[in-house]
Amino acid sequence: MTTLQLKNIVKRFKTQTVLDNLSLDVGDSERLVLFGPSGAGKTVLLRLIAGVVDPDEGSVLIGGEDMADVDAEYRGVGMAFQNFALFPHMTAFQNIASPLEAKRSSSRAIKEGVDKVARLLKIDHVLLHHPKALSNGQKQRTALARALAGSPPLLLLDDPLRNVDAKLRFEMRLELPRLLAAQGATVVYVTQDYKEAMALGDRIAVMSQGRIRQIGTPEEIYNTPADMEIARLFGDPVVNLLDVTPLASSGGIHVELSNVKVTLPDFSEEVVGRSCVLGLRPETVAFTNAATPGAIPVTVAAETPLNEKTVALVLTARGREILLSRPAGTPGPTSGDAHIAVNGRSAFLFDKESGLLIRPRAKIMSRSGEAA
Ligand SMILES: Nc1ncnc2c1ncn2[C@@H]1O[C@H](COP(=O)(O)OP(=O)(O)OP(=O)(O)O)[C@@H](O)[C@H]1O
Repeated sequence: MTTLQLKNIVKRFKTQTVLDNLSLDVGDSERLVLFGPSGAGKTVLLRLIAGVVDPDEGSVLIGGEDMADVDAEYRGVGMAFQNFALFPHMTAFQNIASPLEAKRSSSRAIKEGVDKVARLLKIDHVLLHHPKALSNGQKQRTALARALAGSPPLLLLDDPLRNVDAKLRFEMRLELPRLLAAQGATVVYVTQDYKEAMALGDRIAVMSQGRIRQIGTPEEIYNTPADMEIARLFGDPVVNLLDVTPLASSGGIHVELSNVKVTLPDFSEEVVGRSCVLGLRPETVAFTNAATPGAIPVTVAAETPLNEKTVALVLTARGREILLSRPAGTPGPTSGDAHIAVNGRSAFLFDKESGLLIRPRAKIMSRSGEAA
């Protein structure tokens, strides 16, 4: 168990700044997910923590100790990287056993340790194969098993489920958090899959262009995304983003969708007249009947049944597209005219120009001291 601190890290490759004054604290036994698009700098950051590359500026502290003069092999870090880096001349068993061998564990402890982690990762049937006889998904799980086997205090996992097929990936999303929690290690976990990030992270750091754009619990990121792009990255189907200009009336602040007022009770006068974007999560929009106050007339353009939900695409009279999702099996119109209800209390409002979230009043008050 250990803590990790990154202080003002800068990393450049030639003229490109890949990590741009990045700071981060990871608590003891915390699972922190680094989430972001390709090229954001996630892998470089992991390699820098591991000691495989050096920062140009800033420091890495593991367990409170500055790692500037500590080589990779003495950092107490377990790693599973995207390129697997398995020893080709060793079987999967021997690869997974290597950290235990290095610790001079007994052969019985090694066998037990390898079998346990291999069973959990469903590679127990290929332990005698060499890497060239493993599929990419099996290679990746072997690399993950090797990282876990040595029970290192700090685990760095670079997209360990990237090559795993969809079914296994789904199972792993459920099992890995238990496995990692049981290890008690501090974990930095890289993924580009928002569902994996939400399932695995105690907190998620959203990275882009070498910076952390937002850090928070999965719920905070989903319910209070710092900007439109982050709102778009988290959620399936994707958040609806509609250009609006908030107006004031006796009932408070509202926006208009197809000439129907949608009240935004949590916002103040400061948003009136500003070019904004309204963010509506598809699961917060519902079909309703025409008599409901605030019902917005729409035409149902398409409906897609997915596994656990049904997604409908509707068009307003002015041709705005809105996605709705509802649990599979719940009835709803599949075509033709319909009405929808929008809950203004669960809507996001973003500044159109900057893309930044305009924090609702209630949240500003409950988080006094935090930048609004
Ligand atoms: N050794 C290197 N030399 C030069 N540029 C590099 C080197 N390693 C990484 N980069 C550059 O740094 C940037 C960040 O790369 P990095 O691999 O960290 O991204 P990433 O967020 O992990 O992406 P992905 O999810 O696709 O793996 C990229 O533009 C990459 O080209």
